[in-house]
Amino acid sequence: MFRSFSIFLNDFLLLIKHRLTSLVVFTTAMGYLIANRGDIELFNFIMTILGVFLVVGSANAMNQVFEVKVDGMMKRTASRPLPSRRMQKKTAILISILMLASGQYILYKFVNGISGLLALIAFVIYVFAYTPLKRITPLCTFVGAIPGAIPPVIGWTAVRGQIELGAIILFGIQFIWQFPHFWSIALLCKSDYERAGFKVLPSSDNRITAVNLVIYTFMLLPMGLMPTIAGFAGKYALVVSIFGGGLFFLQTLSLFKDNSMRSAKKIMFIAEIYLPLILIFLLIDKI
Ligand code: HEM
Ligand SMILES: CC(C)=CCC/C(C)=C/CC/C(C)=C/COP(=O)(O)OP(=O)(O)O
Repeated sequence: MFRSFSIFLNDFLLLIKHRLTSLVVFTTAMGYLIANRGDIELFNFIMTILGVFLVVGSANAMNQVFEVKVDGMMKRTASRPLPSRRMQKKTAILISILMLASGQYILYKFVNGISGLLALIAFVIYVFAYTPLKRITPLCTFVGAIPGAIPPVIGWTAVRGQIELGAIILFGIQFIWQFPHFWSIALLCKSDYERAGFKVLPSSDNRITAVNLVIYTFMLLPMGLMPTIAGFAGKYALVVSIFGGGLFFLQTLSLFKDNSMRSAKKIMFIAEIYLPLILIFLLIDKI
């Protein structure tokens, strides 16, 4: 009994992609805290986190419902609960619907309408646009980066009730960050993606992908300065964005030169550090 519960729990966590969901929810929390003025309204904060967690988990579960066959074709995803048949499709659909409905209820009832609406828009774009586009065009990453960058905006609107310049800047940083984050992973799993018929890289030529990476990390440099220019961050975030962004950019240049998986791995690693770090320093600057 306990064993089957722990297997179900583990499968549930895989279904909602708990690690990705955790970072997404973290960016919402940071958006909230960076936008907040004065004392934190704890109940509103917790409801925001819970509501976003539920909607993001739901989106990830529905994404896996639509991708059972292709997930089964990739090494990286073959052991997920649906392709490995440990969970039935209808269970996953039920989990996704319950999470979406409860997340939406919480956001509309306890947070505000705009935050609920943004979460719903992100859900729809991720599940109904990005997911099918992955097999059609490399532009899918651009589409997927929209819902990926909405979570900090939800944090902002939860506390301020409207989309302001700060929210747009956080959206911009997270939007651009996703390209090196994802394309470095996609380079490392290239044969997997090709086997499943996914067209997620800008080109099958690694050199062209590297050029795209150089361009996006270069754009991250001015974007990272925006919070300071807009006046809601100070010198700490500025230093992190210049040094972190610079390192990021130089690493993509290395990838362009050596076309090695070691360089791609380094980009993936820098991406994992860069986003949490810049958000934390934006908050430190505020305090
Ligand atoms: C276009 C948008 C995005 C794409 C295509 C994408 C794709 C991916 C893929 C394929 C992985 C799996 C790597 C693996 O299995 O080792 C991954 C991992 C991850 N992503 Fe993203 N991602 C995107 C946006 C985001 C966003 C917005 C966040 C958070 C703010 C995020 C956070 C993470 C985290 C934390 C992991 C590690 C998860 C783990 O190890 O299980 N990603 N991403
Ligand atoms: C509020 C709300 C719903 C926000 C959406 C947040 C969200 C799910 C962001 C992730 C963006 C994304 C494109 C991930 C990759 O999925 P993938 O299908 O390429 O990953 P996989 O290959 O591991 O399945």
